[in-house]
Amino acid sequence: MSIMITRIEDHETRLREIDRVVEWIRETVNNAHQNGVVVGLSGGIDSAVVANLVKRAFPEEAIGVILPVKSSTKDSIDARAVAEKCGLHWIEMDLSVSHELIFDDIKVKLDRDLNGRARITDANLRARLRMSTLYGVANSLGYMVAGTDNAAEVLTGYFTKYGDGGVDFLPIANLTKREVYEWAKVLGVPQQIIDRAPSAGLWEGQTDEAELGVKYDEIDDYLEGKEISEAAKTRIEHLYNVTAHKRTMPPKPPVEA
Ligand SMILES: Nc1ncnc2c1ncn2[C@@H]1O[C@H](COP(=O)(O)OP(=O)(O)OC[C@H]2O[C@@H]([n+]3cccc(C(=O)O)c3)[C@H](O)[C@@H]2O)[C@@H](O)[C@H]1O
Ligand SMILES: Nc1ncnc2c1ncn2[C@@H]1O[C@H](COP(=O)(O)OP(=O)(O)OP(=O)(O)O)[C@@H](O)[C@H]1O
Ligand SMILES: [Mg+2]
Repeated sequence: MSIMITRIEDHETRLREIDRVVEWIRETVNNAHQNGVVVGLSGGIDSAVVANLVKRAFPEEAIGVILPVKSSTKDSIDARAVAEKCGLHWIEMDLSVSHELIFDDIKVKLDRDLNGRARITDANLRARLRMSTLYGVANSLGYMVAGTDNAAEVLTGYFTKYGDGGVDFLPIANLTKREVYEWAKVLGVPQQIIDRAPSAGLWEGQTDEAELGVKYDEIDDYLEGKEISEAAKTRIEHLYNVTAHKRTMPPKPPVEA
């Protein structure tokens, strides 16, 4: 009985937190004198939660954009399921050809083998083409671009600079990855999305935790001030330090006295 009451209380607390962020999104967009919100829909959990939030904030003025770049069809199927479950209007644009044109041209014009840098160059170009497309939609409709980074991603700089990091506001940047899952359940995100391993989807078989070299649970514990292994702490602090430049404005020379 007491477990059930705790669960109901937890659910109500989450709903109150969600309402506060929905109201914050409305204020942020209204204060900027914009009309609504666009978000990239990947089929992953972060964009699923943001999709639900923006739909609640702007029921008639929110849009999800599905942007495959040689992506698996499962990503698109899951992204559509997210949009349809919460009633979010969505469109899909395949960026594979645009990506190939630019990526091939970089290789040709540099006239050198990118070797170990090819995969990350390819991956980040995908994220930046998505960003350009989302701003194309935002400009067309007078909307703002919602980001999907959570607190663990912001801390570790696990995003492409000016790619998925290039957005107008970050509604779930205070949430640990665990809290993203909790919100997803309360918001009614389809189970198939909750069950997927987090992936940037930038290359075949990529998973966040394998690339980060640390588990989301450990990053979340670190964010919550809990004890974690020395190895995990060292790794997180290394990622934080080397990505500091992504969390600030570009540096400029000092003004001469
Ligand atoms: N100290 C410094 N001060 C100022 N700028 C500095 C710099 N060091 C590098 N830079 C610049 O930053 C660039 C490197 O940053 P960046 O281009 O972002 O590239 P980078 O951090 O190497 O790669 C992005 C990472 O984010 C991951 N990601 C991307 C997109 C989505 C997701 C996801 O979770 O969905 C994850 C991706 O898998 C990869 O691990 C350099 O090429 C250079 O231009
Ligand atoms: N195929 C895609 N179409 C549209 N947007 C995308 C696509 N892939 C990535 N994005 C955008 O880039 C963001 C960053 O991806 P990220 O993988 O961190 O989040 P996610 O896929 O929503 O969640 P997860 O961490 O569970 O994979 C996405 O939330 C989404 O806004
Ligand atoms: Mg993903």
